[in-house]
Amino acid sequence: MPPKKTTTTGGGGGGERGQIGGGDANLKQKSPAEFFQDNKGIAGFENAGKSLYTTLREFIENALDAAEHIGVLPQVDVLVEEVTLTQYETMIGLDAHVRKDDTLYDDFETEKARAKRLEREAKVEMQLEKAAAANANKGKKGGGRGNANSSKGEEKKSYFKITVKDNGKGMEHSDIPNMLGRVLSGTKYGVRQTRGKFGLGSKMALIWSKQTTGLPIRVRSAQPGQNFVSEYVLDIDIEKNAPNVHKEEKKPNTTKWHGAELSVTIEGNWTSHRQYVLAYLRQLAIVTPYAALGFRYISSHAAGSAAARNQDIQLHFARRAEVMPPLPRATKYHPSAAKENQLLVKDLLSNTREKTLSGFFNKEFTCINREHANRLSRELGAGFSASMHPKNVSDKQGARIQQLLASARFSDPSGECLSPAGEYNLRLGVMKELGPDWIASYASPALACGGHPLIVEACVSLGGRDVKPGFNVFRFANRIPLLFEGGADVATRCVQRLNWTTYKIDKNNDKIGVFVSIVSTKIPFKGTSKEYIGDENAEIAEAVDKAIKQCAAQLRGKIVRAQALKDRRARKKALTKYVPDCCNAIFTMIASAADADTLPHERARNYDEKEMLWPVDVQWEEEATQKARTREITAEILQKRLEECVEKIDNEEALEFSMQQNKDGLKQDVFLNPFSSFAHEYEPELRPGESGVAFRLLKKARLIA
Ligand SMILES: Nc1ncnc2c1ncn2[C@@H]1O[C@H](COP(=O)(O)OP(=O)(O)OP(=O)(O)O)[C@@H](O)[C@H]1O
Repeated sequence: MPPKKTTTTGGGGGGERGQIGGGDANLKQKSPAEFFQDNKGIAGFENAGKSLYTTLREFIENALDAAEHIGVLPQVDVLVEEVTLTQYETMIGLDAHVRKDDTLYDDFETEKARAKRLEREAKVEMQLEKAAAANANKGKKGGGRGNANSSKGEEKKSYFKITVKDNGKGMEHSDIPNMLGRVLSGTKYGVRQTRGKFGLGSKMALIWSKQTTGLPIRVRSAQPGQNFVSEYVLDIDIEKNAPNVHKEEKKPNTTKWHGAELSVTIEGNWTSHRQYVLAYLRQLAIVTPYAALGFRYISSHAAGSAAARNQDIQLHFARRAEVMPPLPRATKYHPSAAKENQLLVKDLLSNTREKTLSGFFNKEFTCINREHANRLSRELGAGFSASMHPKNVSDKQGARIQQLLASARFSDPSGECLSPAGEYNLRLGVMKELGPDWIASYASPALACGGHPLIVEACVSLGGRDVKPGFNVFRFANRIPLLFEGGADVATRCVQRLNWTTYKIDKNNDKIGVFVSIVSTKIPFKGTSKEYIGDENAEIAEAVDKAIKQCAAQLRGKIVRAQALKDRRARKKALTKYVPDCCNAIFTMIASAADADTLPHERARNYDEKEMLWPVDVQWEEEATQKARTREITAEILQKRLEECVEKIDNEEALEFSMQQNKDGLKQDVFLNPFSSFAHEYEPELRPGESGVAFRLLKKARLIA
């Protein structure tokens, strides 16, 4: 059957629009915007509550990306304002009608009804919290998403105006409509670690806003050094997947501000997702301690009323570190990317500026040096040469190159292009947020995952405030906290698989905090809503598993040491307890010998007078008696000596235990934050000694100070 000639029909609307002419009447086309409008759930917009959460998340993550991109310490201010129906009607220009009889309307609520509703919502919220905690515990797939849905049917519609302001790089004036009004457009598609990746998030917020309130997005933006502020009001033409600009202006930038301020009005559900928003912010503060985050929620109650005071929220997560981790850098693909993507080699060959095949291997991929590139060129066999021009590589030859790269062995990438949270930052955040009794951390070396460098960092803590017994898993990807779908995530699965008893940790009763942070130039999220990373990727699962095990092993050492210390203390306490009684008994005996008319040797039956040799016990008794007579031995002296003896035994035991535990002597890891923005290459180490602490810095394996 010959292929059908297809032409796109324009306009039309509804079911007819997008039909392809000449063939089956059911054959239609959809724009990306339409696709995502119909499948909002895959982008995290499945219901009003989740959409409110995702909108905030997308805006905040864009704000952090924008500030970090220009190396500025992020300052992000978030405002969520509840909008009453009347305010909403004013916004959409329906305020001409002044209601005469409020009770006629569907949204009318008496004070009593309102109080009842708030009570009901609070109950639902509590149930949600409980269910979310239980789900995270049991590792059930679905997280809070399903729960959040369950109450939806009963809720009245609520509207919220969300405004997020940052101090980032801003956007080029002419790019703003496309950046925010065309689905699948963005600046983060390259091989670089960023929180955003798909070019979708803020457009989804706009699509949700358009669908639920019909209101456009308002944007203010200025780039560093720009003398004007771009102001836009725009929405999206969903059928065409194109921006629809309502207003465009350039205003003088009198304050030399740079950054962006985005504002949308959407339907949302604060009650069901308040906890998630607050947990998200708290966890964001853990992995981004160098950012200052301000959050304000203003309810629709009359300002100043008691009800408003109860519901309004103002939070400030202060900056705890003045140093940003090294900024992520754009990098090239690892050659193993050819395994995943058959088209990659073809794409790279047609876009390369290199003039030779070996130059192509060397410059378009990481982990291939010149010599390696020449060896690969030779390995390709007949028809190839190191000096051939990449543009002359045929499709068939391209397939051969792809095949070779997919099957050859390459070293792991260095990971220098990545910006992990850092063990120091993770520990700092965990200690600040949870105040655990014990904490251990580990950072994996970089590995190649699907052709992208990837680093896993983990912290495991025991004890702390607000931590429930059992597992408390916290997940981060490219420094984004992941709150939903926890049960299916690789971190949760690894935690469940681990045999914690081996590490002397009671998985049911100990308060275990597990923090896993993964950074990569491409995080293999399941779905575009960036909720979780699947467990089926063996490389990631292995790396996460190893990181958690390393932390657990460190904790095991601490637990064993603490147990030994506890045992020693108990023994010392028991010994010390009997010291006074022992002293009294011994001294009474010595004192009665000292008071006697004869000395012990005179009473001893087997005293050899000629040799003046006494049995040892008599000799001891003789000496003690003499000393008691001259008051060199008193009850107090005896007690002091016995106490010293207990102390000495205790110290010797402690030292022996430490030497057994740690063949290298007594040592303790410490974490130092570098002053500069560059990661230092030194590992500090503390060695407690008899009368102080020795501190040294180790460069790789070599001692430098
Ligand atoms: N606050 C901001 N400051 C500067 N640029 C921004 C800001 N918000 C959005 N942008 C620009 O708009 C683009 C599109 O943003 P959008 O949220 O739609 O997708 P993304 O962040 O690229 O990817 P993802 O969908 O994975 O979040 C971004 O790539 C960025 O260049």
